[in-house]
Order: sequence, then structure tokens, then C-alpha cells
Amino acid sequence: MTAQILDGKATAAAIKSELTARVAALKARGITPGLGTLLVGDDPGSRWYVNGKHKDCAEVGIASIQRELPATASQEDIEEVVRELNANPQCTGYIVQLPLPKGIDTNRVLELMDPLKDADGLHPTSLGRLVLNEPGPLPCTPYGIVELLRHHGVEINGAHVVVLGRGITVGRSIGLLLTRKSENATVTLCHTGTRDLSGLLRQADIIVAAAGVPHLVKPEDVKPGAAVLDVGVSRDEAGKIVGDVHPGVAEVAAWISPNPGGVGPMTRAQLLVNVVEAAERTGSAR
Ligand SMILES: Nc1nc(=O)c2c([nH]1)NC[C@@H]1CN(c3ccc(C(=O)N[C@@H](CCC(=O)O)C(=O)O)cc3)C=[N+]21
Repeated sequence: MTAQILDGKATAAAIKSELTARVAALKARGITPGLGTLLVGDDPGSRWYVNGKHKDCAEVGIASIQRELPATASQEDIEEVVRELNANPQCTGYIVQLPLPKGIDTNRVLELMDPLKDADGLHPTSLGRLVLNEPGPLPCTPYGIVELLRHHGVEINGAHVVVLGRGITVGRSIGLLLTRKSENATVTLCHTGTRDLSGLLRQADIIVAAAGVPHLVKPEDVKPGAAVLDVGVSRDEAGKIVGDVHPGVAEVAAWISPNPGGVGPMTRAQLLVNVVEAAERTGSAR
């Protein structure tokens, strides 16, 4: 048996076409959503991601606000741009592209952001809202994974989800989302200190591999019929993406997310969702 594909590209396209209509409706009410990005330094990978975000915005009618600083920028230089974006009415949501250069206190920068403009869903206030079950932006990658599963009809309700990795952007936050009443999953969070990882993985109905370890999940770790999401973005010597999931897993799982073409495009689409939803929230508050 070969697993069916959790097609992130196609699902992201469907989300973007729905967003295009919602953006048009907002504009008809005099609200134009605008996504800001702050890129510090000239890492080509980061620049590529940021450009992709602005291209996505153009596709759905969201305005773009691009800010850039050199790699030599000081903490104060960065914080000044954050204050400007907080105050800029054209910017309804924004992200500070991570990682920031060495020596910069990233948490201080993120805490300075207006939580109402948090497009990543990773501001301490947004994460707190998620814990408290209050409406707010959701972390883009976890949110994208939930939507990818829903779009393909993979049952989340009652499922045992085993998550690999405890990073803030995925591992640590996805359990908060999946254990809400509306998702209703049971979540086991694994990391490098986990004993008998294979034994736990074999119990999973859904595996979310976000450890950043190439081919960590092997075919023998997967229960036949499981859904496997590959979030890993390691690179080989040629610069090609190597995921956390061994290619042989496709012969055991019922569903697998390709990488690239799976979780990455969904992360980008959910960033747009956060920007549109934030604009809708401010619009209804008026
Ligand atoms: N404040 C902030 N927010 C982020 O969301 C954020 C960030 N900083 N820093 C870097 C990471 C990385 N990230 C990706 C998003 C989309 C793809 C993506 O769409 N990848 C494509 C193509 C990948 C390729 O071919 O290189 C795919 O998976 O099909 C990848 C990586 C967001 N990040």
C-alpha cells in the first residue's frame, strides 16, 4: 500500500481563494488588511521566505509593508522599526522574520510587538490566549497542520497524536490546539529525552515530526494506516530539503505530507488567515 498525499500546495491554494473573497469583503467596508515583515540581515533563505510571503499577499489582495535592516542593526534599531509597525495604520498584522542576528534579545523584540498585530500567533499574549481558550491568532504551522488534516478528511477527534520536538513554533504549541474541545485529540509530546520513542510512535494515529532530525521516523515506527506529517527542514550538502520522515514510511502510512509541498505551503497560507482574521476582528469591534 502507498500512502495518500496530504497535498499542502493544493490545500493552500483553496484557502487562498477563500481568503481572496474575504479580503474583498473587508475592502468593501473600508478595511484593507496589510502584512508587514521585518527582515534583519541578508540570509538568502530568510529573504526567500519573506519574498514568498509578499507574493502570497499580492495573490489575495493583502497590502505589503516591507522593512529591512542590515545584519549590523542594534537592538534599539530593531525595536524602533517594531514601534513604527505598531503605530502604522496600514499595517494590520506583521512578522519579525526569525532568527534575528546573534546578540539580539529576540524575546524582548517579540514582546514589544502589539499583540493585536501578531500574524505568527507566537506573541506571549497569543500563546496565553490559546491556553485560556480565547480567540486570537493561532501559531501558523500547527494551525496549518490541523487544516491540512481536515481538508483531507483525516479524523482528529479522539485520535492519539504523537508529536516529535518541543520547539515553540510547532511542538510545544500544537498540543494546545489539538487538545481543544473543537479538535479533541489526545497528544503525547516527545523529545530527545523520551524513553522508547519507537514504542510511542507505534501507538500514534497521527505523527507530527518536527524534531529537525533527518529521517528520524522510520517505517517500523509507524502503525499501518497512520497519518504522518513531516515538518522537518534539514538540508543535504546539495541544499535539498531532507525531512524528519524516512521515505519508506509512505509504504506503511495511510496519509503522508510531502516535503516540500506539505506543511510549508500551509504555514504560509495560515499566516494570511491570521492577517485577515485580525482585520475582521478590528472591523467588528468598531
Ligand atoms: N517570524 C517567522 N515566522 C515564520 O513562519 C518563519 C520564520 N519567522 N522564520 C523561518 C521559518 C521557516 N518558515 C517556512 C515557511 C514556509 C515554507 C515553505 O513554503 N516551503 C516550501 C518550499 C521549500 C523549499 O523548496 O525551499 C514547501 O515546503 O513546499 C518553508 C519554511 C517560516 N518561518
